[in-house]
Amino acid sequence: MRLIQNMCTIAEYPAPGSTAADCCLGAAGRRLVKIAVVGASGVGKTALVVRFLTKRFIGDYERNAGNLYTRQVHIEGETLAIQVQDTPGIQVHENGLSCSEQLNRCIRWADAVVIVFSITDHKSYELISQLHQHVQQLHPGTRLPVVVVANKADLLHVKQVDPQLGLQLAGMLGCSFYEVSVSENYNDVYNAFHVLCKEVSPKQQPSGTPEKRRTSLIPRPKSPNMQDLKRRFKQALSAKVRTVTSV
Ligand SMILES: Nc1nc2c(ncn2[C@@H]2O[C@H](COP(=O)(O)OP(=O)(O)OP(=O)(O)O)[C@@H](O)[C@H]2O)c(=O)[nH]1
Repeated sequence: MRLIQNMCTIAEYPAPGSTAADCCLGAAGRRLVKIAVVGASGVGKTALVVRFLTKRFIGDYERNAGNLYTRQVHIEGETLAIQVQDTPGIQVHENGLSCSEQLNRCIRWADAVVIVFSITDHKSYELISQLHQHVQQLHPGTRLPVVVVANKADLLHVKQVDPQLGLQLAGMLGCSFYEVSVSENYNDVYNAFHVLCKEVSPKQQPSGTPEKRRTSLIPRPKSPNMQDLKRRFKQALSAKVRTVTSV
């Protein structure tokens, strides 16, 4: 990706070995919120991320290979470190979604997800339900905060999806919804991320309890069997007594 400034590219993808504990706190011990941005190809994922991070719309990007960026934001008196993972466009095959292991890793890593579609691309809208289901499947036992973003609201003349449909679908899936034009409006973009960060409460963050979980997963060394020890001690004693009496 090119033409990106004022951002810190941390890594191409989170290191496979990185633990929840590594991701728990950002610089200076700030609470870290990890967000993955997913959706079909060309819907404006990179443009959305760049707009959120730099306030600028840059119209031309190379095809995305997946970058991770960080930024600090202030939300209701708290300074958060946000990591945003841009991801490559999802391919659709006849038998459903085709998500690479890289993408799955990003989704598992995330505390919250932005699902983007374009109002100019009906296929990108059709992906949302499956994508949402896939995200929840990768986070069993938790309800991951998800915001659905309908992008390219400025391109009404080539509209294929009524944003109202996006709103209804998001409601059915239990997600927040934002209709945005990344190219024309920064505030809506900011609000979408803002709302998502608020939905990630400290309690929801899986990274909030890594040490507890980890200690309970490490098998404790077996405590010595006291009965067995007593028995062996008695045996040893009686052997000694026998030896002494036989002398
Ligand atoms: N008119 C208009 N164009 C937009 C908007 N957002 C993005 N675009 C354009 O849509 C095209 C695709 O944007 P990208 O951000 O590269 O899309 P992407 O989803 O990251 O694409 P992949 O990397 O292929 O997954 C670019 O030409 C952008 O300039 C928007 O709100 N309005």
